[in-house]
Amino acid sequence: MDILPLNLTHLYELEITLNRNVQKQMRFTEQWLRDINTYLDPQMVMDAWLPLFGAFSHKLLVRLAVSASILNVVTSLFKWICPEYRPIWWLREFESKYKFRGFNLDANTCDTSAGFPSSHAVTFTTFAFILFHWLLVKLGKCCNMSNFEKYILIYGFVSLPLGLLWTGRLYFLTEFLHQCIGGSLFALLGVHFFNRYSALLLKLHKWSTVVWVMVLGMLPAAVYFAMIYLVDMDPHWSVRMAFKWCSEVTLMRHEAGPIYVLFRDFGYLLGVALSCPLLHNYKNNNGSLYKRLPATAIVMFLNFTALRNTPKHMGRWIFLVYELVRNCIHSYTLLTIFPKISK
Ligand SMILES: O=P(O)(O)OC[C@H]1O[C@@H](O)[C@H](O)[C@@H](O)[C@@H]1O
Repeated sequence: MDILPLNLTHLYELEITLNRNVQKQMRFTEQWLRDINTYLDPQMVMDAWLPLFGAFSHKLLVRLAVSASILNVVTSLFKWICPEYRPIWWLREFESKYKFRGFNLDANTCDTSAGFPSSHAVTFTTFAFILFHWLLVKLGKCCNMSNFEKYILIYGFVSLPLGLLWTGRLYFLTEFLHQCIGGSLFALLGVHFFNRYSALLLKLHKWSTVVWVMVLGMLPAAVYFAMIYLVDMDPHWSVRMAFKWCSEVTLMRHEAGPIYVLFRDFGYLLGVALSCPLLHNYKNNNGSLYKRLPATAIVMFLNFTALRNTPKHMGRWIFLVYELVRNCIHSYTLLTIFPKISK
């Protein structure tokens, strides 16, 4: 087998029972779970929910964009460097041994990146935690809440939609439970870390940050060659698994492939880096909601138009560079151009 010698078989054997039970018990909610998976997809969160809610406050927008962009890049890098099975692949690979049959499958089962950590869990936890924290800080001013009460409420509010998202990932056999838990814990740690060092993050210099992002951007290429020439591992293992076991190959999406996702996430992070230092706009942007909402609608419209017109049939490199540039322009527009036009 061409992947890292991680022996997680025992854990998979335990967890697959949970996937099976979720499928049995939640069959009547299948359509809802499918919708939740679609509307809380990382791409949807970054392209729709984040700018939409960010329109209400520039501080919120900056916190969401910075935290999610960094955590998404680290998640995609981890998936690339340490590829792990998804339940559906593992089940199919060892079908003869475990005799698991009769699972419900659909388009969600055709994701082509590796399983750990769940990108859905990382992006949504980051987004929801920062959003509810912001709401409760606003509310706390009038209701006089202690920090403890605030955190209990935030965790309560985040848990419900997050639980449904996890259930959907388990139901469609795209994730084992530890992959969802790992993703959400990682996001929570990341958000607390960024909170603590926000003063430092907001003061980062533009060009040194851009250089760091570019250097980090070379890591996936270095890992690619190291896998081939040093450890005899197949860098496209996860894509091959998906091709082998996806119920309907036409359901596999180019834009969910691991290399595409890396280009997309690095593009977004590059836009954030180009907007540094973020402190000035963060402190002095009091643009009114009447200007921010229509401006957001225009930015979202342009971004979705660009997304819909992604050149998928003009060669791999054009496709990848287009996505890098689209995401870079998107985050740069939100963080740098948007505050200027909505003042
Ligand atoms: O790791 P997960 O949660 O299974 O997500 C896999 C992929 O699913 C796709 O739908 C998303 O657009 C990607 O961003 C994501 O990487």
